[in-house]
Amino acid sequence: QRKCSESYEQTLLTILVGDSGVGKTSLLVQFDQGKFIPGSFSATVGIGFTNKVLTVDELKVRLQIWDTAGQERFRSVTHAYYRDAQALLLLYDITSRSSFDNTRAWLTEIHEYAQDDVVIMLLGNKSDMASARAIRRDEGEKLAREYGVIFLETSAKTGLNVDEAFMTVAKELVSRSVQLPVEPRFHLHDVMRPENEPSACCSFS
Ligand SMILES: Nc1nc2c(ncn2[C@@H]2O[C@H](COP(=O)(O)OP(=O)(O)OP(=O)(O)O)[C@@H](O)[C@H]2O)c(=O)[nH]1
Repeated sequence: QRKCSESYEQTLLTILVGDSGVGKTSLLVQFDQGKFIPGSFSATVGIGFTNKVLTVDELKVRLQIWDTAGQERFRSVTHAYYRDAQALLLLYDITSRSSFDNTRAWLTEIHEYAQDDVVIMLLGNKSDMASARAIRRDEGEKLAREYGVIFLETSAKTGLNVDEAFMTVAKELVSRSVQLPVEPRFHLHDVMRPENEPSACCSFS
């Protein structure tokens, strides 16, 4: 870590994964812009990212959140990003049994491609759709316990628990990096930094 003018800053790489249509892009738009565009399903092609600065325990951190495509044909692209991720948010749709069942396959992939100490959060999204619910909350909680991951139900539509999900991840990462300083690693943003962004200061683990 290096000291910036007033505070320390870390960049924490986070990836959203899960089946196509579970609401990854919507969750990120709600978190980033505080809005939900109903019925606007256009499947993500490839990958894109958003930066968001959060304050965790008076520490300014930058969450760089990568939104991946859930469709199978983009899977090999997504795998390439797992290695650099410090946190993974795995979404399912509480109205879709298949998206919930598939989370086990996602967790297997995560364990295969991601770092061992990656923070994983399981999110049951679309919790506003109570009448169409197919997965009980306790089923999500049980699965999360089984895999030792953090769990929340969210709604990208109403915003329920959206900020909480990202804050929980940021807090967990900050507390881990305070306790366990890690060697600087190669990060995607080191090579992808936009030209107008100030160099070196404030972008490291
Ligand atoms: N009611 C409700 N609808 C949602 C919610 N989140 C997403 N949706 C809707 O579900 C559809 C799919 O959402 P996306 O955010 O595009 O899904 P995705 O996971 O990014 O899909 P891929 O890009 O194909 O991986 C859209 O029509 C959204 O409006 C939610 O929390 N509640």
